[in-house]
Amino acid sequence: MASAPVSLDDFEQHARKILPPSVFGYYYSGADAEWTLDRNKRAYDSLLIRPRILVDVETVTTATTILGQKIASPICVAPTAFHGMAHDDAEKATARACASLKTCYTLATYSNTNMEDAYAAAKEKTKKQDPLHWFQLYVEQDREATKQLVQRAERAGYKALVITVDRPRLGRRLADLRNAFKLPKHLTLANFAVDESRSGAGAYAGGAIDASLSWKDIEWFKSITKLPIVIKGIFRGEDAKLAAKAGVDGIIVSNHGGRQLDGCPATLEVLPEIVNAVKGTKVEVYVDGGIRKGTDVFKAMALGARAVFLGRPIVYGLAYQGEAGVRQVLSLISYEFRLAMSLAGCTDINKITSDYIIPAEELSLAKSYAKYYPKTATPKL
Ligand SMILES: Cc1cc2nc3c(=O)[nH]c(=O)nc-3n(C[C@H](O)[C@H](O)[C@H](O)COP(=O)(O)O)c2cc1C
Ligand SMILES: CCCCC(=O)C(=O)O
Repeated sequence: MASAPVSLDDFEQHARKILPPSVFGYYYSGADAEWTLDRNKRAYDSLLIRPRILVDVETVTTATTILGQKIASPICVAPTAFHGMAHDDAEKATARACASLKTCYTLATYSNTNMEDAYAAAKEKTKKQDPLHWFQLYVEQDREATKQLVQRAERAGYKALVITVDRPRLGRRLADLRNAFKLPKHLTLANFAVDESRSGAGAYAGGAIDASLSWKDIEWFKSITKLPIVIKGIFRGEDAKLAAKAGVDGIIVSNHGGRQLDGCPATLEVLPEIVNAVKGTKVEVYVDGGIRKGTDVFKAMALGARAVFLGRPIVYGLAYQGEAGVRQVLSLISYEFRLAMSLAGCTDINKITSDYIIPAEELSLAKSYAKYYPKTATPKL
C-alpha cells in the first residue's frame, strides 16, 4: 500500500492485490449471484444518522459488556476459517491482536491453529487476564467428536460456545468452484487429527456437517457444557423466540456474510424483528455482515444490537501485517465509531437509540417536499 490504510476498504484493496486469486476469492466471495453479500453492505447506506448538536462530547463512552464481561468497544471478531492462508502466524496472530485490545475473538472450528494454542497465544499477550475468546462450533455427524471439541474448548478457557446453524450444507460460492479452491497443502484443520478428508478440497467441504441438527439438540449441548450458548445464523423473530425458549444466552443475527442462502435480506434489515422478538428475555442480540465503518456500528447499535462482529476485514488485516494488521483494523473502526458518536452528539453507548436514525426512504425529497410544501403554488401571471 502506498500510504497507511485509512479505511477498512483499503485493507480489502491491499488483500486483493497481494493474495493469490483463489485465496482472495475464497475470503471475498458470497454465494451464487452475491446478491445478499452486496445487500448486507448497502443496507447500511440506506439508513441515515440524524445528529444532535451542541452536546458536550468531551467524554464519550464506548465500553459495554457481552455475556456479563467487559469489552472496550462493541466491535468483536466473527469466526472465519483458514487464517493460515492470510499469514503464517494464522489464528495465533488474530488471537493475540484481539487479546491485546480486549476484544472478543471467536475462533472457528476450521482453524489452522488448534484451539489450545490459539488461546495460549492470547493469554501470553494479556499476561494474567483471561482473554474473552469464544469458540465457534460446526456440529458434525460424529457427535462424540463434537462433544470432545466442546469439552476441549471449555477446558482451554473459551468463554462461550457459538453454534453455527446456517450451514447444514455448504453454499455455492462460484469463485471457489471456478478456482477449484482447496486448502493449501502445508495447512491443516488443526482441531482435528490429521486425516485425508481434512486436507485440501476435503477441508474446504468441511467435515461431515450434521444436516439433521434441530432445536432438540440445543438441550443436548446444555447437558454437555456449562459454557453460555450463542446461536449464530438466526434470521427470523419466530426462531429468536424458540432460541430464548431453549435457554440460549445470545444470538448472532447473521447470513454468514452472504455465503449461504443468496436472496435473503441484509442482516440489518431483520435485526429489529429479532431484537423485538426477545425483548424482556436475557438473550443478547449481536449482528454481523457488511460492517465496514464506524457509522455502520452506530447504526447497528441504534437498531438494538448489543455488539457487532467483523468477518472479512479481520482476514484482510491479517494479510496486511499479521497481528499488527488485525490490531490496525480493529483500532481504526473503533476510532471511527467513537468519532461517529461524537459527531452525532451521543456520549454514551447505552444512549444510541433509534431516535438518531431514519431510513433514507422516509427522508426522500418527495416526502419532505410533500410534508413542508403541501400545495403546489400556481404562479400568478
Ligand atoms: C472467509 C470466511 C470464512 C468464514 N468461516 C466461517 C466459519 O468457519 N464459521 C462460521 O460460523 N462462519 C464463518 N464465516 C462467516 C462469518 O463468521 C461472518 O458471519 C461473516 O463473515 C460476516 O460478514 P462480513 O464478512 O461481511 O463481516 C466465514 C466468513 C468468511 C468471509
Ligand atoms: C468449508 C469452510 C467452512 C468455513 C465457512 O463457513 C465459510 O467458508 O463460510
